[in-house]
Amino acid sequence: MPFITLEGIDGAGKSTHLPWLADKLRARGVEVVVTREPGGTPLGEKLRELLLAEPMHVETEALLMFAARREHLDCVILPALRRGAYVISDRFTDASFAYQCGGRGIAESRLRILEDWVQDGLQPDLTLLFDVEVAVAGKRLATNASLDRFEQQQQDFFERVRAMYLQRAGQFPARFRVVRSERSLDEIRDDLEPIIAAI
Ligand SMILES: Nc1ncnc2c1ncn2[C@@H]1O[C@H](COP(=O)(O)OP(=O)(O)O)[C@@H](O)[C@H]1O
Ligand SMILES: Cc1cn([C@H]2C[C@H](O)[C@@H](COP(=O)(O)OP(=O)(O)O)O2)c(=O)[nH]c1=O
Repeated sequence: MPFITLEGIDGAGKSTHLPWLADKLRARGVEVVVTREPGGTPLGEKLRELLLAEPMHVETEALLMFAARREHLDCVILPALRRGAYVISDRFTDASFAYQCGGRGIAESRLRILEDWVQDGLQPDLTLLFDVEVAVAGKRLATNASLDRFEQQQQDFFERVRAMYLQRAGQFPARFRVVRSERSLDEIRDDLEPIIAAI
């Protein structure tokens, strides 16, 4: 069954669209598992707390993202796909390439090793990239009372993250759909409707 991932820089609108998307799919009468990364399992959520708050070496950060992902695949994603459920994950491995390679500067070849190891060939069937200008996303986040270790990064970090996401969308056109996300929620949903109808 389809494995769908939502990606984009912080403030792009992923979490806002996710419940709507899940309801659309549930209306078909199928089981829909909604999950997120880093996290999605009890251990993964503990790793998430560390990743969002604790200063650490950039490679430690990458390794912990993939450790959480290994657990997530084993406990949540693979069992759900095997029993015929749809899985929607708020972020997956494209986020590691965008943030740890694009943002932090780790070589993509390093992450590809982890990707092969942890995923053993599994890729999302559909990746929705909510693409938004960094300044617009920044303004949306500015209303948040507390920002985590990633959200506190400067504009140039998010420009690199965004560029890497767009690069990957160009590299893997079969599974990526880029959704322009500066617009109103209704306009974005109009774009999402046919994409969802096709899966
Ligand atoms: N299209 C939009 N127009 C205006 N505000 C939006 C839009 N999409 C999301 N927001 C707001 O921006 C903030 C960040 O959105 P969120 O969905 O949490 O982003 P993400 O999960 O991608 O980090 C939230 O306050 C949300 O209400
Ligand atoms: C999955 C993943 C997330 N991240 C980062 C991106 C986000 O800033 C942060 C948490 O993601 P997210 O849950 O989208 O944050 P929020 O709900 O606060 O918008 O983790 C990585 O750096 N690498 C990864 O592989």
